[in-house]
Amino acid sequence: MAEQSALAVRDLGKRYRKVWALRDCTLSIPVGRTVALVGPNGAGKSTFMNMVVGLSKPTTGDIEIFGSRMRQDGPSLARVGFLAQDKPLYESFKVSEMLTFGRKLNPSWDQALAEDRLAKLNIPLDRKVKALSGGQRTQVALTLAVAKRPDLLVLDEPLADLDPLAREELLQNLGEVSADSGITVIFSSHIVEDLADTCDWLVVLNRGRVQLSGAIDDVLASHRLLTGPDDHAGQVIADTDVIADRRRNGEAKLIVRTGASAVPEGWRVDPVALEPLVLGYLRRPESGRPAEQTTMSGGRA
Ligand SMILES: Nc1ncnc2c1ncn2[C@@H]1O[C@H](COP(=O)(O)OP(=O)(O)OP(=O)(O)O)[C@@H](O)[C@H]1O
Repeated sequence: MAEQSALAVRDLGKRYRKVWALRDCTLSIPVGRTVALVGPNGAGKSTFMNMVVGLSKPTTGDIEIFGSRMRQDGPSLARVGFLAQDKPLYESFKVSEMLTFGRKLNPSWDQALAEDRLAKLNIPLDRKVKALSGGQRTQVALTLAVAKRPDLLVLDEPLADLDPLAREELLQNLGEVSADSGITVIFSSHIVEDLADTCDWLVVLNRGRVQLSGAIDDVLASHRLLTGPDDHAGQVIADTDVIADRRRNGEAKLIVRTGASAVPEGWRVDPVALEPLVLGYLRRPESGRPAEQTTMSGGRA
């Protein structure tokens, strides 16, 4: 039986005047996944997230949240928590007043969770938002999103303002929140190496299109690193779908899709790590076609 989707989008697109910020985006994310949405600046990550949380209207396509077609005022949106990239908070409010604001807006608000979280982070409730550091603001904004007790939590660049320790703690905390409560978390980041331990699903966006969407284990299992002599690489490239091609001191290192063809004699085969794989895709925006997304994501939306 197919896994239930927390989020399914079909042919989703957004055009700003003549420019498509996102196009032909079709993917499905099963319930309970922790998703890394990666892509370079301007890839369309915020555009995608803003539509998923109902802040921006799609130009094309549609969005389903937990099986319900999304409407701007629909109940499905009540199940979604969002941390926007610019972490909007009221400057003149105290932290406690921001929590009151969250409580009034959200019927499922968990005040104890919010207060505990802020106490652990040493963020005083009586401090004004304008007196918080950038990282503390991120934590307050994230607390507002989490205390809503959403089933789908969407976080746009939550790591950007955090120091390395806070970043690690936040990733660990998100992993625990997702494992304990079974909620689905989607977060965007440029930092691929942080994501492999926390996330189990990968979406790569590039130039407004989806290059990959799938379980990280499946994505890794469907690629290999081939190492062999530089002067024999041409033949491998001709026979295989090559995602990345690095040459050094007479040696070629190629990231290829598995199963495309037999491994040439004398070449070493190793598993591939997530970061070079993602970078390989980002360097080749034409790689990754809908048929391959289908295979990796276990079915189109
Ligand atoms: N309101 C807007 N009006 C016009 N163009 C926009 C608007 N918002 C985004 N864009 C364009 O859409 C494209 C995608 O932008 P988006 O902010 O979604 O990318 P991103 O992947 O989130 O980038 P970053 O990592 O830099 O935050 C960019 O080319 C951007 O310039």
